[in-house]
Amino acid sequence: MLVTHGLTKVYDGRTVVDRVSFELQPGTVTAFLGPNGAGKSTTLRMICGLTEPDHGEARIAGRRFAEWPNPSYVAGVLLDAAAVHPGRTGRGYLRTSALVSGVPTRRVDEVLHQVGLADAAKRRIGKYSLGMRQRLGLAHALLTNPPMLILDEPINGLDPEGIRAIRQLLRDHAARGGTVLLSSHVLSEVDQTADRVLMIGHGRIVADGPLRDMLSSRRTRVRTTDLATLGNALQQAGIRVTQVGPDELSAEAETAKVSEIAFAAHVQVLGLSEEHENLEEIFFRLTSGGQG
Ligand SMILES: Nc1ncnc2c1ncn2[C@@H]1O[C@H](COP(=O)(O)OP(=O)(O)OP(=O)(O)O)[C@@H](O)[C@H]1O
Repeated sequence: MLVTHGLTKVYDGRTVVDRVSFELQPGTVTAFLGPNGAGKSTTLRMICGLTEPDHGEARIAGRRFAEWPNPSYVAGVLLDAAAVHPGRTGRGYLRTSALVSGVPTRRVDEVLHQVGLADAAKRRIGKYSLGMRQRLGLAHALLTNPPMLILDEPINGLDPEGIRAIRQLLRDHAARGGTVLLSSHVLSEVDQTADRVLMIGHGRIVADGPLRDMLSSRRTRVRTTDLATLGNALQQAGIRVTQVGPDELSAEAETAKVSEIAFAAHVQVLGLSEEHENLEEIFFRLTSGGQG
């Protein structure tokens, strides 16, 4: 459905998006995750034909987005929720877009309802909160009922109820065979939404897969009667250790490995447990160091 191949952008001699390649399949929600400045928006803009790549290309259903006769029917796009005229009402804005796209105007009320904005439809956009603008941007992206949604930080500014509703909406879209790509800089935002996470750091894809695979434990907490001997044995096996309590170490290895080394070193183990990295730790492990 969406294929990017070697997408690259250089600004002022600095490569801000570096050979980004991926494919998205219908029926999936993919999160594009990375810290601020990692290159997410630039990548999405290149996919949508708003920024010209220096190298590489993106194709949606076989063509560049801008080459489709009616691009809005191929992908609904939310790139900058703030870029809407504040003097218009939400409904007025969507009605104009519907007319331009040849969508029946009754669809406007459907999408307003879908994103939970029906009650505010007649208010001026200038009076909308950030979360309401996000909802409006999403309603706009949904107008033509396109198979693909490309959304830059759609959850930003939403209250918890809004986050739940939008998550459900995106999941439903994928369940109907749609393809969703959403960016975020907050891992927990996409935790329950995405089938797949593409993590970007310093312009490069640093991880790609289901979030649960990235969460796999790589550390073990071990309590022992002989901290020094076990610490030495682990270090000799090339495993980094940190003392975290009077009789406790944290080792950067799987539980089975730590257990095996303790046994071989004749050290008594009082307790052994997997230590899971939290989301932010994974994020920083993958996006920092050696990329810049
Ligand atoms: N038009 C531009 N001219 C020069 N530099 C730019 C331009 N657009 C983006 N950049 C730079 O490219 C880098 C990547 O920016 P980008 O907006 O793609 O990151 P991002 O991951 O979307 O982050 P954020 O969440 O902060 O928007 C940043 O260092 C940014 O300053």
